[in-house]
Amino acid sequence: MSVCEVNNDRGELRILENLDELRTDLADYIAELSEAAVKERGVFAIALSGGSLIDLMGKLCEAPYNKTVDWGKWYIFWADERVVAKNHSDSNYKLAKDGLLSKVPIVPSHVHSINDSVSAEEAADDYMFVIRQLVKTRMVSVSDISDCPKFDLILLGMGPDGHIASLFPNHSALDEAGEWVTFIIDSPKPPPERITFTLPVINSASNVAMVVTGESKAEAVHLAIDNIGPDCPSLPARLVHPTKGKLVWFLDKPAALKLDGLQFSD
Ligand SMILES: O=C1O[C@H](COP(=O)(O)O)[C@@H](O)[C@H](O)[C@H]1O
Repeated sequence: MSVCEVNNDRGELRILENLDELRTDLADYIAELSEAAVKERGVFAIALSGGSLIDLMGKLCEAPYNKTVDWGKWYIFWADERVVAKNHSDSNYKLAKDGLLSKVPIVPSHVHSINDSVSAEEAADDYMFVIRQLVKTRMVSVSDISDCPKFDLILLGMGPDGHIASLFPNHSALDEAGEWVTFIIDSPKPPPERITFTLPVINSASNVAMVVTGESKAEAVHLAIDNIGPDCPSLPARLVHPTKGKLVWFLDKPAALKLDGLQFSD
């Protein structure tokens, strides 16, 4: 199905012929990880992002996935969230609720969205507290090499500037190593106030999927994946490197256009 599958030190690259094939491959991948986690741990702890990702996950609401996935075992989190009301059009929670969560039988108490009635700083602290409680009860695993939560799957998009979650190029939040969740009030992409998982949490996950489509992201994909030597800019996406987990890139052909050594026939 994929045009090309490559394994290198930047993870597994799956380059799909078109968006329809990417949606199917992504749904299969998530359904398989859900089944494996439920078999092993009894639950599936998954962190979503916002942006184009939710639409690309859309096949999960259709047959066979809507019937075969064990939705009751899912615990849902957000790798990043904008500090706006939950019913605001900028809310990553609203995007996921409208596009996915309201269409499948998720248990409402398993949906862990941020507190939208406090400041960005308080929302980050509050979210970390919520995750800490779920780590204590092992609904979320814990990394054996750090005290970080170990999500079964973290799904990330990437902006044309190489940002992931709400970790932007050259932002001090990239250096946050002591907290699981941090906040920013100066996002270069609106809205300005956001909370985000930190790199140690992202890199502690069992599985991280980078889901990136469209030609506007081709240059950032090249910079994030190819071996471009010592002057390589510190692109946030390049810093995703699960320590003991598995990284998979889902790309369509336009996003993969500038990758070294790949040639597609029409
Ligand atoms: O602002 C954000 O942008 C990124 C990328 O979004 P995309 O629409 O270019 O896929 C997204 O992953 C993140 O969750 C969101 O807050």
